[in-house]
Amino acid sequence: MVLNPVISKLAGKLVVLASASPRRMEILRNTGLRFEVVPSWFKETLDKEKFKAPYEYAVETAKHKALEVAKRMPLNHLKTPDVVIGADTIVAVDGTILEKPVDKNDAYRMLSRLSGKEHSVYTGVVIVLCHENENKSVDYRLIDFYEETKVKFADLSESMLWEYIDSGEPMDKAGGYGIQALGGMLVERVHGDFLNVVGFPLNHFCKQLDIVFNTSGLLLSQEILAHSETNVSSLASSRIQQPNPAAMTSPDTSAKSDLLKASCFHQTHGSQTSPSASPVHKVKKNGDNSKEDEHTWPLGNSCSTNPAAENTTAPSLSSREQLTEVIGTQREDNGPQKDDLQRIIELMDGFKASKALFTASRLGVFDLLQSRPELDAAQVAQEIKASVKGTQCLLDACVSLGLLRSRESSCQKRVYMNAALAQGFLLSDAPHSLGGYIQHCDQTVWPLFTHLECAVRDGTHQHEKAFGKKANDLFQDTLYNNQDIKLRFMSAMHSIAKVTGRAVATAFDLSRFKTACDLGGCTGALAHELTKAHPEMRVTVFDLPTVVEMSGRFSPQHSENRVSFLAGDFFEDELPKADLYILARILHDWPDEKVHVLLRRIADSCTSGSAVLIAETMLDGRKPHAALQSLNMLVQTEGMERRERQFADLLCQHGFGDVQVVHTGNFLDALIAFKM
Ligand SMILES: C[S@@+](CC[C@H](N)C(=O)[O-])C[C@H]1O[C@@H](n2cnc3c(N)ncnc32)[C@H](O)[C@@H]1O
Repeated sequence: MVLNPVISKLAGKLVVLASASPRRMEILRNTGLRFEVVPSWFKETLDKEKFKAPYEYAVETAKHKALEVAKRMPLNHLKTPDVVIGADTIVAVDGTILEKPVDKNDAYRMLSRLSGKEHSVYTGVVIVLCHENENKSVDYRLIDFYEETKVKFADLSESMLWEYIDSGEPMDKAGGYGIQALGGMLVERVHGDFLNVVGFPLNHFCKQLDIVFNTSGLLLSQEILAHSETNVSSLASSRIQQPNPAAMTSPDTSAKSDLLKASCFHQTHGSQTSPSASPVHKVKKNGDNSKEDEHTWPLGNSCSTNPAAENTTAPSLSSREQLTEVIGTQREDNGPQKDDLQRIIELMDGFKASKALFTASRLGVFDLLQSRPELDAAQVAQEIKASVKGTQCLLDACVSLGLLRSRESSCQKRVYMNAALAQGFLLSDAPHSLGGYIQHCDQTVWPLFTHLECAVRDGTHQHEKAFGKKANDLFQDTLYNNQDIKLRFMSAMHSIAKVTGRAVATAFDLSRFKTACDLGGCTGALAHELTKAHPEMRVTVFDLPTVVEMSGRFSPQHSENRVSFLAGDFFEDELPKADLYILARILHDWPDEKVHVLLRRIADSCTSGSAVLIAETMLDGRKPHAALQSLNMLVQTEGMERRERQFADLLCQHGFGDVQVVHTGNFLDALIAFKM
């Protein structure tokens, strides 16, 4: 259920969060907003000295993050998002900006500076509205704002400081602390929006959405769309005089107008700003040489909710360079176009990036740098038993992909540590570790993809060519006739099911179903998420005997015992009775003939009111990778990814109706259909 009517305005739109921060994800997810996460590749390297106020730096960084993703997605993901959200949180104390500490000493420096004092936490947020115009290039409109919260730290003793630093918590957090966890113990007082300190000013965000979608902001964006581009600045100027409805009706601290906050800051610092209330920026297509272009970028003459930014000088590139960097496709025929060329090169490089990730994971680089951060290439090489030259190349490639970070040490050596992305997904013991799936991709999917051309010509999987084995039954003849390969496959399924399970388990109100059967439920990861989300539900995992006998290795340690396992073949054996049958990534393994066999058997076991819940990557689910996933099924199985319509047709033939689909914003979409 979505409580905030503004959030519901985004339903059905492809909303993207350009941040890997688990805290931001959680804050946004709690609103009921459905979104995809595409972490930005923008490196936080803007020169802080060039900004008059700390929040300008946060807003500018957020803008670069969001635009980088908005620009990359149509190229790399072959989808244009509707809305991209970028955010950057910084801590400022005595006029100095503190970001994330690079090591323990840096964390100590930051925290001891905060001890006993009040500091400000700023989050700059940029919402990019993407609009594909009739020329098939993309217009971007930007809304930016920031929120400030004041935080007072207690006096911290040395032992307390070091105990906190040794907990590891400071390392990926602005200012070196996380208020929502252990770091909360350091804080005496908070003045303003608490969630802003956690990493995302939700209240202010909703108010901005309200302006854009519900009030005069929508009008403005429509006006801008309707006007020729040379009119943008005059429209912007007239908009500046309009009051901001959110600001007028929200006198509290966290919601006070940007105008007020910006003015205060600038008064203190003796700077002049001209306030503005409109949230909409119009960014123009490249190749348009109209004069207004020159001074509307980045924030200058456009209508910004961050008025101080009107005086912001572009920190690293000239206005014209930034326009070229950020906006759409150049249309003149004067040699290779930068964006097109970049797009092709990125596509050609895709396999190199995957293989670098697979190799670093296989060699244990991320686990090593987690237990021993700040090693140089020679030290890593020694630990992973590899050449120094090769290790150096691999580590630098991982840095360029945003998986590792590096810095120059005091003895002028380049040392490496895990980036947040690696900590979230690449450590073997991370709760959302994708290690199992990465190894499966490297060792099974990769060899199969080298025969993609044959697969496309013949329309069949490529196990025989890749592994020299005939595969009449994908599972029994290839994946399960070797113990190591079987465990690798199970671990791959387990890692994806753990990452996606909660979104699938909570996509629909399943409270009426007391018994469920997860057909092909493998390690039981989804079953456990279902029982966690639905306290009255019992789930039977039904899978082949060879899988069930190994499932114990994957069971969570402290689980209630509402998950049981039953060995059998869903094409041959009697299916257990249940109110709800789950098919998670099952139907994509099989051609329509076999899907009909399975659905007929399920229908025979159902009574009226029973249902089938399907979790798959649906081709029309706005999943950027869905089409590639379909190629994946082509080279690996007899099946394919399908569209919602195809699922509905297949189900209808077996007496299922009232089909509902939820695009979870996660790797898998969910569909439920009821036995009529
Ligand atoms: C692609 S995996 C999906 C696993 C799990 N549902 C998930 O989403 O992670 C397919 C599963 O179907 C199981 N399976 C394949 N053929 C089966 C059969 N004939 N009877 C029962 N289970 C089968 C496999 O063992 C495997 O666990």
